[in-house]
Amino acid sequence: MAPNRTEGASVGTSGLEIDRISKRYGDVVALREMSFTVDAGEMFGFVGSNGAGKTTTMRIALGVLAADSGEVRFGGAPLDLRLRRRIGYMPEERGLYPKMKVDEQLAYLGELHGMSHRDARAAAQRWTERLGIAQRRRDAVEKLSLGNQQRVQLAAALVHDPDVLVLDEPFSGLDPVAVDVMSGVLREKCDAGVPVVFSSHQLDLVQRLCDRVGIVRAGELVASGTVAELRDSGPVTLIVDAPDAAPGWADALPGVTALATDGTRTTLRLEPGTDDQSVLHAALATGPVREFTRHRPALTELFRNVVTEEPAA
Ligand SMILES: Nc1ncnc2c1ncn2[C@@H]1O[C@H](COP(=O)(O)OP(=O)(O)OP(=O)(O)O)[C@@H](O)[C@H]1O
Repeated sequence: MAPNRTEGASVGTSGLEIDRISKRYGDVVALREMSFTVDAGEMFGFVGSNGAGKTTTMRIALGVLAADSGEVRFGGAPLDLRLRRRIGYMPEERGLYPKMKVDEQLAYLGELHGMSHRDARAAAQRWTERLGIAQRRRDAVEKLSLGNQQRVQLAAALVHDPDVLVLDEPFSGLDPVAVDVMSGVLREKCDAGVPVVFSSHQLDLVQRLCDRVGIVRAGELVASGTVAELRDSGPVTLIVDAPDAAPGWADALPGVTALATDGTRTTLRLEPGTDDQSVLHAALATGPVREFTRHRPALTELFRNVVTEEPAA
């Protein structure tokens, strides 16, 4: 349905390339030739129903799970151990040691990624301050609320100053202030040239934050593009108030479906590519037109359309 410039990842980008990744778990086909790229400085929202394949893709992108076929590249090079260490990853199942103190844990993770003890401690301090958890630094992780544990988890993904960020549902369960803090940090990283990909079921947030979005259904990327491109590719809704028009005045117009009538106002759905000016002419032919409003679908609506379409045979 949508412009899909990510299909068949281009070669040699400075970003992250997921190139025709397939994965099965026994009889379950989790991914079928999944492809997309996340360029340097770009925030990519990865959305799809439960079980669509987002976590599997992200685990393969990080290298903790092997694909059956396909390749993950970063900066044009296939992912190896050295490049893997340059990824900041926030796993869906969260991966913190519950009994370890916040600052010790972050410093330890920094050292695991090759930082000196001193740099790792400084980074732990910096990120706990930036993420609003400085006062909990000396507490064991298990004593923190779930939202604050999630902030620690983001700090864990950032502590080694990664070149790529791959985050599995980083916003789930966060309060609005924490959402703002986290979005601010991700935007800063993007602006510094880091490719950021995150999965989310919060589509309003994805629409607001992401430069590009990929919609996955049953292991395949079925739509991708900027939010504007995706919204332009979906059906447009028109509200037309033509008081003198007879009922059914728009029924014969090609590509137009009347969805509802409220007094003299009619809500029409236009198939992609239908010229709204021909609808305006038809409305004017009936008499005065008091309202003519065009609505593009929100990402939530597009998502519903895309994920409920029949999968390709
Ligand atoms: N370890 C596993 N063994 C068997 N099947 C698995 C395993 N992990 C995932 N799957 C299956 O692979 C498919 C994709 O799952 P995945 O967790 O990647 O989806 P998701 O898009 O992240 O879902 P959610 O939004 O619910 O987190 C699902 O059918 C799931 O049941």
